[in-house]
Amino acid sequence: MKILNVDQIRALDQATVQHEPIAPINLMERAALSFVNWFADQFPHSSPTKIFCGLGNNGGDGLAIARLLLEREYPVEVFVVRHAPRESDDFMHNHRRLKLVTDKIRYIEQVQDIPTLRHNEIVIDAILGSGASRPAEGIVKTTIEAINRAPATVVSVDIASGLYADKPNEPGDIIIEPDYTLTFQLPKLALLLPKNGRYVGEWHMLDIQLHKRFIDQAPTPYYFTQPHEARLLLRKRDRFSNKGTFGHALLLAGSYGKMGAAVLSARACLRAGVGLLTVQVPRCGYDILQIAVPEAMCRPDTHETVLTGQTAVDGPEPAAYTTVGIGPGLGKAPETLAMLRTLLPTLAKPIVVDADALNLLAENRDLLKKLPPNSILTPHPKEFERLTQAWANDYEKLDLLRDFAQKNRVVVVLKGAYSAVATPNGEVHFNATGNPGLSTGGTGDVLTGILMALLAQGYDAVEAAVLGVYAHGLAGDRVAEQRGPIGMTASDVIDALRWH
Ligand SMILES: NC(=O)C1=CN([C@@H]2O[C@H](COP(=O)(O)OP(=O)(O)OC[C@H]3O[C@@H](n4cnc5c(N)ncnc54)[C@H](OP(=O)(O)O)[C@@H]3O)[C@@H](O)[C@H]2O)[C@@H](O)CC1
Ligand SMILES: Nc1ncnc2c1ncn2[C@@H]1O[C@H](COP(=O)(O)OP(=O)(O)O)[C@@H](O)[C@H]1O
Ligand SMILES: [K+]
Repeated sequence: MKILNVDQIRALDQATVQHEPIAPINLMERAALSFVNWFADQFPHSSPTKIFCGLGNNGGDGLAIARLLLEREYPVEVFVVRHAPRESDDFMHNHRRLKLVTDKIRYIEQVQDIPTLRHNEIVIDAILGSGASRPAEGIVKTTIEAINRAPATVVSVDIASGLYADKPNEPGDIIIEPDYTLTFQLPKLALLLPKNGRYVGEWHMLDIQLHKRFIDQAPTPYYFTQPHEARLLLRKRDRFSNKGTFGHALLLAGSYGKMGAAVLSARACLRAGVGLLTVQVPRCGYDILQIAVPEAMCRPDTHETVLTGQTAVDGPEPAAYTTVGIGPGLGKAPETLAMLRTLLPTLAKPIVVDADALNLLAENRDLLKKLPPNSILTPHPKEFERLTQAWANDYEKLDLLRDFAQKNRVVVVLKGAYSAVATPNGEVHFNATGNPGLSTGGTGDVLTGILMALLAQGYDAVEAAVLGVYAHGLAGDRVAEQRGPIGMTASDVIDALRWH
């Protein structure tokens, strides 16, 4: 699913009006109805509801929502925040319609006009929508502050008032902090960015049937992976396949005290369908690996505690494997850096690079040029900052991410909530699955194993990253469903992986 910017959303609105065709006021009615259907499922009829409307189309939505909720006998009061010299046409139209069914419309021009809000009340926030273009000031700011202070449940229409949909807010901006955001048709970029978490709450999309062909043709670098899109990438297995069909992966991982990372990656790689797996670990990890992951072959390094790449055991050169994964639990010993220096130029097929291997690349950026094209790098934000530089806001971070992936011809999975997969051609695919239960040591190692397995099975790097991140998050969601997000372990995530 595409993520469009505010100008494109406005044009999409116009295209829908022209091509469906539908009158703008009826499109607003459709938006309001879809909101009310969600609302009625969520909150009982007895819920006292105060709707705050601005003077633009977001306010117009609010007025239409008020009328539809009154029809369903919700106890609704309407407050119009007078923030601009004039109202939008569709606001005025809905204002006239609402006045026919209620005399409970009040106007907020000064502080005394703001009603008291109680904990059992619901606030519908329709003050500003995607048209917010400058910081809230005056009565808008005061009203938003009062709503944020109140113990009421707050539901924002389309987007929290004051939050810009596709550009950064300034640190001191006053923005609604909703419990829920119900956004129309497509996600807005702002909803997916970490710094905006408190200005979004739980969010859902409402399908209001905007013009599909316009969406299909609109250019954008940003996508939000939907479950059916991820599942489409999944390949079926041939009845006559054998273990050779699914590749032979080599995992270079572990150091003294961090063998668990190697074990987790190895187990996840097997659970993600690799044909064969060999793990090269420091000598101290040999027994651990063989006992913990009997399905994998193990090549002990000649070094006792860190990886050097040297081994006394016969076996193919790393370049002969279908793919290589390197990083989990690796440490940053000089011998390990030397191994990277020798190894990387010998590899031609995409590899997976994680954890300390990324930190070594960050400290030796000349090595970035030695990565095989289309390799997958999986930094968390701190690792990504080490690879690039600090950013002033999430939008600058996205620019750095796209730029890095394009310049280095790699796929970058920037991990976190809504992990972002950046591709060498400049696209960013945000992932929809996953939950805060995954914020625990070892879940990143699991992702590395999954991505290796998918590369080994012949998925191209972008497909592997999009599908792998999706399946990893979904496994986390399954665990959270069964036992709640708190106390989830990386091993639980491996056990919950499913590929159907
Ligand atoms: N596209 C769709 O899919 C559909 C969209 N729909 C709905 O339309 C909404 C977008 O409507 P919209 O364009 O009228 O913008 P909205 O946010 O209501 O207000 C703009 C007004 O506020 C003003 N203003 C701006 N910042 C301000 C500030 N800080 N403090 C005070 N004022 C400020 C601004 O002034 P200006 O910047 O022009 O000076 C202008 O007067 C969208 O979110 C959705 O709810 C649905 O109905 C149907 C389908
Ligand atoms: N709040 C969250 N929502 C969704 N996914 C998360 C969240 N926090 C962490 N994750 C996921 O968990 C994994 C953590 O990886 P990482 O930080 O490398 O951990 P580790 O190094 O301990 O293995 C990533 O895949 C990340 O996307
Ligand atoms: K709003």
